[in-house]
Amino acid sequence: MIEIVDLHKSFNEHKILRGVNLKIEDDQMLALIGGSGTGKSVLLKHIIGLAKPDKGKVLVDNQDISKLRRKALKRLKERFGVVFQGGALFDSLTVFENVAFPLREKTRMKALEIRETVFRELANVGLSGAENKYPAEISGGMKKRVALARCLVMQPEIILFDEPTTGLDPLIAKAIHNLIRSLQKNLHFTAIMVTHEIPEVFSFVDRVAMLYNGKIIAEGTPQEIQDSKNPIVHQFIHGELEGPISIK
Ligand SMILES: Nc1ncnc2c1ncn2[C@@H]1O[C@H](COP(=O)(O)OP(=O)(O)OP(=O)(O)O)[C@@H](O)[C@H]1O
Repeated sequence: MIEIVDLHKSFNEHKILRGVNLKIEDDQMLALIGGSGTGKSVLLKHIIGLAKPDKGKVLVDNQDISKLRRKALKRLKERFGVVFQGGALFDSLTVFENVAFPLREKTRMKALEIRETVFRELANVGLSGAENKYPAEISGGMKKRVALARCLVMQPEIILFDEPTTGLDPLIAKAIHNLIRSLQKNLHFTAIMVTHEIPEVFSFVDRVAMLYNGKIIAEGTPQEIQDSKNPIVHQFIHGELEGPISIK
């Protein structure tokens, strides 16, 4: 379980996180929603130990990650996978080489095992046959699948998705969402997904949390969030211009 307790973070006097409290149970998929610039990516960085809180803590299986020594933090980071917005593929490497990259860098797998693992994960994301293509030769949706396969080869227990379907058309985005959800159900990883895909996200996650003004102002099932009486949540998820959220 991941537990975020009273997390505070400022950048140059600018308070971004002002006491975030949030729990994510194992094997669950949580969507983190909230306006642009509210600190969703900053929060993800704290969860994976890439940023240090000014105050508060992140507990992973009851361990305060900011108190871990280097080796223990490294081991913890190996349990995490991250799928970035742009996919962050290496343009000069083929699809195969991109997916094989973390195995070569971080494991002692032999060439044959790497080959089998890469082929298996590419098949899992529906990309068999694309091994020799370069990122420039494949579509945006395929790039996201490659990024997903590259994350899955390391068999992470927890995967953080930072806007995994940004820039995709609605049908491809839906296919990627369905793929992530079915992989999550089969492989049982815990998932935290930062997304602006509202209302689509309500149809496939277990929980939704909304970040606003540095705090989680609502957390619950998609139904509970959709039925929320909180005027800020209501305005945000219905995309209304009038309401308590000021649009700059
Ligand atoms: N390393 C940093 N130094 C200074 N300011 C930062 C740093 N990282 C993030 N910020 C600021 O923190 C704020 C929150 O950024 P963040 O990227 O977390 O927002 P977000 O909610 O993910 O936004 P979006 O939905 O647009 O991706 C922004 O104002 C950003 O400029």
